[in-house]
Amino acid sequence: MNRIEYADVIVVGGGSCGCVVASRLSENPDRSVLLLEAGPTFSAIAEVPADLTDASMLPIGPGSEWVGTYSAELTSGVGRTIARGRVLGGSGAVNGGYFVRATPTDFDAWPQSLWSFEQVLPFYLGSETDLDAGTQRQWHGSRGPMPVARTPVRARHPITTAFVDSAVNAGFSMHQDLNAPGASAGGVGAVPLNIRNGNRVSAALAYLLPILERQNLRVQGHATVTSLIFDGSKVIGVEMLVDGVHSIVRSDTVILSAGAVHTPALLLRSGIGPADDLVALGISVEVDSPGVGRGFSDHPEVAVPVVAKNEVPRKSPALEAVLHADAVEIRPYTRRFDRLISGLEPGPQVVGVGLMRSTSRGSIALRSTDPFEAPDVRYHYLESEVDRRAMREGVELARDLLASPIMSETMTVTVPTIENPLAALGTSLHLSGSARMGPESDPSSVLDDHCRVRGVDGLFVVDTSAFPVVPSRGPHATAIMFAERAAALLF
Ligand SMILES: Cc1cc2nc3c(=O)[nH]c(=O)nc-3n(C[C@H](O)[C@H](O)[C@H](O)COP(=O)(O)OP(=O)(O)OC[C@H]3O[C@@H](n4cnc5c(N)ncnc54)[C@H](O)[C@@H]3O)c2cc1C
Repeated sequence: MNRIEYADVIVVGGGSCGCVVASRLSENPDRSVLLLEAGPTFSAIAEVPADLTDASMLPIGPGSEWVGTYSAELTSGVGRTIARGRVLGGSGAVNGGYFVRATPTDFDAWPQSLWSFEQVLPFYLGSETDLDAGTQRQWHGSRGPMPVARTPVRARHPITTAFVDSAVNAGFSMHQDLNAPGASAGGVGAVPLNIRNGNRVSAALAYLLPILERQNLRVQGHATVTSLIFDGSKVIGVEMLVDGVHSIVRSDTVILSAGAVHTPALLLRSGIGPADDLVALGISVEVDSPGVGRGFSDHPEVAVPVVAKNEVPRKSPALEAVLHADAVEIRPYTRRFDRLISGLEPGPQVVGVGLMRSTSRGSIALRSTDPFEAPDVRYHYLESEVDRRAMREGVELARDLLASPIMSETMTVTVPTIENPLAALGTSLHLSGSARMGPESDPSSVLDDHCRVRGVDGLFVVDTSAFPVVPSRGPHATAIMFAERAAALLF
């Protein structure tokens, strides 16, 4: 491949958002777009290996070639190794396939100038083709790249059926469509999935690989962007390592889509971040931006063990239905994690309890200037009493629903006591808000409402780092919507 020295637009990171942005911005044949992805890429849909598309598994286990890992502290004394996608399609290429929208009220925290629910709804619709007949058509797209469907009731895994029956029996309302605004009030419902014929359809498959023949689009794999290059207050390009070789590409427009861990890390390495932290590492300060890496949000999750006496091992999406009750989302996973993720030690089947409006705010900081050393990530989960109470109540509710006699009509389960709740603590892997959009009056906001990095011309962030706060639902559908809307705003 010829070396590229200049592109009109460089997109750093070919994950969920980067694939959408590169696809949309290269629709204009007069604009050259270069997508740089740290992990492997593919040049055709047929090249994507089955373990990336098989939606009954998450290819993130030990030794996976499709992820990068970092060690994180979830709360004081509780460390975990966390995986994120490092491959074309990013985390969306390895995820659970749960593709639900944020609720209308989630957008109250976003800049109302451009990101109210009314303004983003057309971009949710434009990103999807909802394949289910009978759902409320006014809330669904029919021409967008991402397929959305729900597991039909008759095909559900027995644990899904039993859990839904138990929740309805306990008085929760049943929603046919968790993407309809009415569902935001809570209740149990079928999970919208970006899974078609058993295949996980990432943004790489839906947006990027079908348009790779465009002459104005280049995708470079195994290209780790190590730093941004500036001329005064303007970005003029990036430095990268491709297969161990340093090179530079120039551009007047650089869009960071490296994900909510690596985008802030790249900003910090390039001198954009809290000045004291940068100086301590010997990095010269381009912009003193105190919010870079600070104040991110995610969904803590506690795994409630279930002993299913008549477990039915079969291929299913990881989740087919969930219950939203107050601050929590209860997730009856269809299989044990060691059967969803190759290479894990055998463990019990679990029902997850995710805290969807956690007050905890985390931080990402560089350990060194080495671009291959993962940053220090601290979640500060469950530090507030309000979060601990909400989680306790959520776990109690999950246990009550699982112990209900109606569960045993379909599936015989027992619910052992959780001996050590901190051992059961995990994260939903929904990290957002590590380089947030916000008003100029808020010194911790890194971006303006057009995703522009304050203090630098030509530099944008388009990934979940930019979210003001993690939505109270899984973020993947919102990431795709966000990239669609951002691409429309940028040019
Ligand atoms: C295992 C897992 C399961 C999940 N399940 C769900 C789910 O079921 N439903 C849901 O809603 N959400 C889920 N999520 C979250 C969701 O997938 C992510 O929030 C979303 O994909 C993030 O998109 P992004 O574009 O911000 O980042 P990513 O998709 O992570 O993309 C970032 C990309 O940038 C690349 N990159 C990083 N640094 C560099 C660099 N320096 N140079 C070049 N490239 C770089 C990475 O390799 C990666 O491809 C899950 C996440 C994970 C990890």
